Amino acid sequence: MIHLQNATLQYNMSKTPIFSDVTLHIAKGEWISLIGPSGSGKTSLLNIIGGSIELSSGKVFIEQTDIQTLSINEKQLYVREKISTVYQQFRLLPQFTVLENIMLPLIPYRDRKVIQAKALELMEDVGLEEHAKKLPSQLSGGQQQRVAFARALITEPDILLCDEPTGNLDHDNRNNILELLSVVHKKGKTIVLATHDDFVTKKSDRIITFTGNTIHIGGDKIASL
Ligand SMILES: Nc1ncnc2c1ncn2[C@@H]1O[C@H](COP(=O)(O)OP(=O)(O)OP(=O)(O)O)[C@@H](O)[C@H]1O
Repeated sequence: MIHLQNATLQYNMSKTPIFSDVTLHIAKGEWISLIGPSGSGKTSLLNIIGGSIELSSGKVFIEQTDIQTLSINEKQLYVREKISTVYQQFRLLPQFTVLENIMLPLIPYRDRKVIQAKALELMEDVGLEEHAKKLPSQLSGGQQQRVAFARALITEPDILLCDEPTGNLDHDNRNNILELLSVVHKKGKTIVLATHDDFVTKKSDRIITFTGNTIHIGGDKIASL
């Protein structure tokens, strides 16, 4: 599903790469945790898979497509259909209602009634059906993150990227989000999730560990500087 081949990432102003010559495969339906200290490269890897930044060298395949060979427009279209991202800070649009926030990713592309029906269904799935007309600011952090998940799922992505999705939540809300992720996982979606929380990593199939200059996968060292 996701394949990095001889992947090296070095930001322009930096003397050393974030990672170097990494080859890694994430199978369809796997739930992967990315762990490691702050600044070790977890978000960077999510951004590469999501197509928002490019490797310095190497290839990134999503299914059979090397996304770095696509034009900007082709890549946007390809990624939009296959991948959604959930962030630590929720990133809901404050001027829109909860229902509208969930509908937003599909608004330009589908009939509004169809999108609304889908969004209402997702609101039930995440247990927020009573809050459709509220603004995000009227919800708790945990509720806002559930809205963000519903928004991510409305496009029916094959891959869900999560950047510390429970980082701002207390234990109960973290557990709610983990339950949602388990449901998503059981439906066969591929999850790649950056976290600092050991409890969260226990739910995943495999762990990729960033040490700052080395990446380990499932305990086996696969690449180093
Ligand atoms: N666009 C960029 N240009 C230059 N350097 C960057 C850029 N994005 C990230 N970095 C640097 O790359 C390193 C890895 O950052 P990244 O955000 O991937 O780490 P992280 O493991 O996700 O950290 P955290 O756990 O704090 O979110 C950091 O030193 C960061 O400052």
